[in-house]
Amino acid sequence: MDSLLKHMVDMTGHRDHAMLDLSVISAVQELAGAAQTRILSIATVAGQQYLRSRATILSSGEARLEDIQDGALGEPLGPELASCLIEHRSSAEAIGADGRRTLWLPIWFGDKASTCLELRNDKPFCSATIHTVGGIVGVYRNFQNLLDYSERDSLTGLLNRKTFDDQLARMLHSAHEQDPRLPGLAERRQMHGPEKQWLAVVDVDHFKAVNDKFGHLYGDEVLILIANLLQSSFRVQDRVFRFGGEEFVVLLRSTTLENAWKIIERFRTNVENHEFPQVGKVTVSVGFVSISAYESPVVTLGHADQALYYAKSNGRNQACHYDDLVSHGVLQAVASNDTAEFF
Ligand SMILES: Nc1nc2c(ncn2[C@@H]2O[C@H](COP(=O)(O)OP(=O)(O)OP(=O)(O)O)[C@@H](O)[C@H]2O)c(=O)[nH]1
Repeated sequence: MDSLLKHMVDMTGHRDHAMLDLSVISAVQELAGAAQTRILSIATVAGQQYLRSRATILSSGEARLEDIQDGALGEPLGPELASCLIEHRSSAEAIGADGRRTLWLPIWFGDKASTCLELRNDKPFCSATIHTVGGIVGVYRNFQNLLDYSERDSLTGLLNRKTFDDQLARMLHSAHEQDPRLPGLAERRQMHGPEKQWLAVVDVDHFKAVNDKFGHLYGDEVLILIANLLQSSFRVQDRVFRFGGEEFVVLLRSTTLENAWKIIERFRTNVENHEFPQVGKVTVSVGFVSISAYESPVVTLGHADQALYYAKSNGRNQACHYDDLVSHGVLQAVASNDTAEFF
């Protein structure tokens, strides 16, 4: 019981989803004595469900986070877990050809489960173990709910401003891990080939006019629909925030400039082609920039904002890349404090 309490204190001490994942699998691993414990995301792609491992721990090992590979679908669901999800059951078990047991416990939020705990062992899991792990799953679910509540914007469900610095720091960390010799600013402007992280600021065009003409309720509906279009246009690895009002920020993970353009343009045209109920057509302007470990978040955001301002001042309904504007002489980078000015 002491060990259970210790794990509960540890789990509820985190203010971060990734740390909570690590904490829960460490607790389950120790208390169930499993050979392997994983926390999995359940993703749906083209109507098919796949499992993507977020964190894993082996007996006698340390819990570690797993990086979701860009474009990877994940592992297909076995029939036991698939029917457990259809029937909304709390657990499913399977025995492999080698006699190995796998126990899955989906984390239900109402009638949806997008996360699942998975335990593997050579021996069957006894009912006391399943009972204890079920209790941990309950605490994990409640705590995840609480974290979501504090991290999400209440209107759109997107990540809020408060979580931005942390997410940006993580993205910079992963960029640094990928390429420890990150090129400098001048060099970056010459190289459009390599994969980088990107920050895009999105602002709804003439949104005040939407509110004035149709009222705030329809204005709110437009923001919710744009949030949905953001989530469906960007990839699961990317992070989408509402910074307040009609301004959104997207962090795009590891992609080339060419792809960043494609993804951002896809979103912009998705908005342009969408029929907003009552309101009709709405457009967005976007400013974006690559993220560098050597620039502060404020400077990076400032650059994206300047590109956005340029897009707004030059016709709206368009995306502008900060470095392109600088290299074409439209914006001038000031080296000393890294701000840019219009000519
Ligand atoms: N409905 C609704 N409106 C909001 C919300 N937050 C901010 N706004 C409104 O968003 C509008 C923003 O207007 P402006 O900053 O003048 O910009 P704009 O009309 O979009 O014009 P441009 O950005 O120059 O294209 C203001 O009228 C705010 O009241 C919200 O949560 N809901």
